Amino acid sequence: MQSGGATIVLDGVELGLGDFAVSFDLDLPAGGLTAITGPSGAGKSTLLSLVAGFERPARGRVALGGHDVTRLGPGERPVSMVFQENNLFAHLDVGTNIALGIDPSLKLGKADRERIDDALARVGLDGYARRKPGELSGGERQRVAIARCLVRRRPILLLDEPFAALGPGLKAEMLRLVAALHRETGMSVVMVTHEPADAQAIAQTVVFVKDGRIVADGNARDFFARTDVPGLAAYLGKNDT
Ligand SMILES: Nc1ncnc2c1ncn2[C@@H]1O[C@H](COP(=O)(O)OP(=O)(O)OP(=O)(O)O)[C@@H](O)[C@H]1O
Repeated sequence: MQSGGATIVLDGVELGLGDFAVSFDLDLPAGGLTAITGPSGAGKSTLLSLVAGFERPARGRVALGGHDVTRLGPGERPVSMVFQENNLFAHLDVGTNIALGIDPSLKLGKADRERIDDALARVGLDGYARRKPGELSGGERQRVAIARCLVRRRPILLLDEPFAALGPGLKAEMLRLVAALHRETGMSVVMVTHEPADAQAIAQTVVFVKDGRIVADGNARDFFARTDVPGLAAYLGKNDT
């Protein structure tokens, strides 16, 4: 599998969305595993969209792997992304859904087909290529979405609450898969999650977003015990701010 990630920099990035405005400065190293967390409506998904290119900043600069990508669309950025759901085309089988990650016109050679089979095997879905998404469980569909990211071989993997709809046991298994793929590929992984336990389970770094800003970041191991992060205690349901 590919090795190596890419740095992720948001430099004075600002964007207004109706009544809501975000203002982000972020500098993540290549090959890190970062959890983005914070209250509902804080701007976590917007942050990922700015990295992925689904949103463009009104001001500031987005740089990935040292290249300014501020004006580039999602397909031109070194990024692939998994959403909470609806990652797959329902009328296409699993193999075709993954193949779209390699070539949208589906002109595939033998090596491409091997890549698809390898990716399916790696996410534990050997032999599922002919199934339709409707014939899979929620967890299996997310595995397919991850397999599609693997065949794209982009250095940055963004995950927007990808396992929120899964039960606890399955979610833990999927988190382990993400951690293993991160180790194997060296990709930069950024995952939005509401769950402190998920962040602690696999992330190296936690970034805490509140009211459209990054109010703190730090080591995942002790992040949720910190008392110096504005809004963290309230977010965790503890008594004080
Ligand atoms: N296209 C848009 N137009 C107007 N407002 C928007 C748009 N997209 C997002 N917002 C608003 O921006 C704010 C931040 O949204 P965002 O989805 O980034 O938050 P979030 O932290 O990911 O929330 P959640 O945890 O609930 O998913 C919200 O108040 C949302 O309603």
